[in-house]
Amino acid sequence: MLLFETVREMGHEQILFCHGKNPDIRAIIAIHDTTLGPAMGATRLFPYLNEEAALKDALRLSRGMTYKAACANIPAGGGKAVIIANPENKTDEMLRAYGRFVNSLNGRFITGQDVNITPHDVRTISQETNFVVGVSEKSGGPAPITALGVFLGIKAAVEFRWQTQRLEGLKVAIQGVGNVGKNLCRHLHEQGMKLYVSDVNPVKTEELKKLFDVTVVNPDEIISLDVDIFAPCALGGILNSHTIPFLQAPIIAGAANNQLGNEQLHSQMLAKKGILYCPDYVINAGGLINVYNEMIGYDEEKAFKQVHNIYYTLLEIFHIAKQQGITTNDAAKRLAEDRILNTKHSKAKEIAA
Ligand SMILES: NC(=O)C1=CN([C@@H]2O[C@H](COP(=O)(O)OP(=O)(O)OC[C@H]3O[C@@H](n4cnc5c(N)ncnc54)[C@H](O)[C@@H]3O)[C@@H](O)[C@H]2O)C=CC1
Ligand SMILES: O=C(O)C(=O)Cc1c[nH]c2ccccc12
Repeated sequence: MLLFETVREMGHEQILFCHGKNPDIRAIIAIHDTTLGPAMGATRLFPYLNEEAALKDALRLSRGMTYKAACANIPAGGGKAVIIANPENKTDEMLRAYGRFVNSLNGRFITGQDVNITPHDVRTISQETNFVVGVSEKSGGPAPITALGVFLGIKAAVEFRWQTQRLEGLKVAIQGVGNVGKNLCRHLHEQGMKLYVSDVNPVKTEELKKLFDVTVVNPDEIISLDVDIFAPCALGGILNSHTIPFLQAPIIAGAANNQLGNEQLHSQMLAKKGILYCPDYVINAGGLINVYNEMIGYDEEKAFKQVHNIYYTLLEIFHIAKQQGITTNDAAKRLAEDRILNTKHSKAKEIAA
């Protein structure tokens, strides 16, 4: 991988490689763009196959955060961090060492919990830095409100696709029923939708069966089910050249970051199949909205109102894509890049004045 070539191509401002021997820690903090404000993005701990995979994840996730903030009208930039480790080997010492790296950026990067990072872990990190958000009891953590945003996205997609607001009886396949997926199931169950769920961790699906009437599906089969909506709520890259041919769902609306293996190629493939794709960084912005409001002083009514904008933003994106004959992913990208460019121009005028 040509490092600077890749960074230039994706438009990142800064990559911080964090290494420590005692405790052993390898982490990457990627700051994509801070035009709109300080880089915000949660931290993921994952046993990546190699350092290149970790770097690619950090680069794509952090760029996604830039577009996420722009589409959600949040004055924040895009950042993300990955800790290369097996969850079983996670220690408080490792997390505190990571917190010191975050602190060294002096507020340029503000983080919190993503995959394999718990609220306890964030509180451990916060012993070394104030630049973490998303654990206060007041905001309740990001996952439930992320799930609300995804639910609102499903409503928007159904309305656009079938000109109805009636969800009862529609079939939804949810891949991954962790923090976000299980909260999403609650919203969908309340609407009388039929739920098909999968998780590589059977404990999660067993827990869900005690709460809702769900059909548990083998993880290898969930994506090809004949349902109305496929909701990827696990890890990224699930929409690719191998999986898209098996998709039967006419709507894709899920929380996972980086759902598209290759943004251009696979968004085109979905469009050619007539599948309505909800761009992931638009539909899953509820978590960012929630933690941003926590950072500036949590006002639940204001946060919920902003999350409800996800419904309207997606409808706008669907209409732009239809009118201009472009993919929904390109429509979202244009919306975000226009907002970022406008801010760059405004800042330039202020400096020139
Ligand atoms: N937590 C939040 O507020 C936000 C989360 N996201 C994204 O949403 C996704 C889910 O996030 P969380 O629910 O917080 O994570 P989580 O780790 O709580 O849940 C993910 C679930 O997916 C399962 N899983 C992993 N690979 C799978 C596979 N191949 N098939 C089926 N299940 C699989 C895991 O066992 C786990 O139960 C992630 O991609 C995350 O980056 C995006 C925005 C905000
Ligand atoms: O939407 C994402 O992928 C996020 O990282 C949202 C999020 C969850 N917790 C946080 C803490 C600080 C900045 C963003 C987040």
